[in-house]
Amino acid sequence: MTTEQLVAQINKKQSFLCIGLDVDLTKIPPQLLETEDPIFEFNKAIIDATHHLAVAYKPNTAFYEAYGIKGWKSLEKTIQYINTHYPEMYTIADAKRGDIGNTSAMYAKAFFEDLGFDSVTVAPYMGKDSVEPFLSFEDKHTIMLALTSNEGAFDFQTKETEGKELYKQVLETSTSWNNASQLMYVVGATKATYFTEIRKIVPDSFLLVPGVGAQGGNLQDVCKYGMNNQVGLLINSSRGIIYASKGTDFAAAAAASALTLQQEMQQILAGRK
Ligand SMILES: O=C(O)c1cc(=O)[nH]c(=O)n1[C@@H]1O[C@H](COP(=O)(O)O)[C@@H](O)[C@H]1O
Repeated sequence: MTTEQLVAQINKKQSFLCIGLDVDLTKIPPQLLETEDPIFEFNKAIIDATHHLAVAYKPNTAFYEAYGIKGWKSLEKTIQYINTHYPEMYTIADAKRGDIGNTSAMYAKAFFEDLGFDSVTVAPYMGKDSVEPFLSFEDKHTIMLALTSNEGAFDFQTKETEGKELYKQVLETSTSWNNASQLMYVVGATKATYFTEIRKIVPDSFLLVPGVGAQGGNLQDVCKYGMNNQVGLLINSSRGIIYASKGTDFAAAAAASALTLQQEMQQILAGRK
């Protein structure tokens, strides 16, 4: 999906919500455990109930890899289900990959060609030649970690080298790479005070913003400092939506939780006009 198509979806749905499909078998309704593929059945119900309220789905691959081949199969079925039934949805493989060039090329092939995701999250620690193989795929985005939502972000990302914080160097340097227009960046919702500085470096890029809901980030603050004239934000919530209820009403509860965020987003978008 192109950036323009994503922006069109945001405007149409009045939503820039991304729902994280981080399925933990200990947290899903027990009756689903009796089905052949509980992860897929859970995702399918959540997707069917929420697709009109969100523009993106982000399965975090850890939650699938943890269940071995069965888990990977559930991931494959989930992305195929989205691409077949809701092709307007933007999809993010949250895999946080990145390695020497020929290995990154294989990661890119796995997520873009084999599975058919629109984007993948990538860690930038290994530099330009570890990220560019992802960027060589047409109409696919590479979402690079910039300033993450966790406490450990302060261990390295905000430390200064040569008078500049590392996350700023990462952002600045990456803008000169081949096909840099295909880059998006992860910035945690818990780091709202940093958005003004980040927007000075990447005014036009989309930012994937996890950390609202369970991690305590604030949607209003993120939008106030992080939004650009194309909206430029995908706000992710995983646990806050998908585990809204552990009962038989889990999909309806997820939809209610997504609706609350979508309505808040709609108000924010209306306030910009
Ligand atoms: O890349 C990510 O999506 C990510 C980056 C980050 O800085 N913080 C962060 O929480 N995430 C992911 O976003 C999701 C957040 O989930 P909840 O806290 O349950 O909404 C998880 O899949 C995390 O792995």
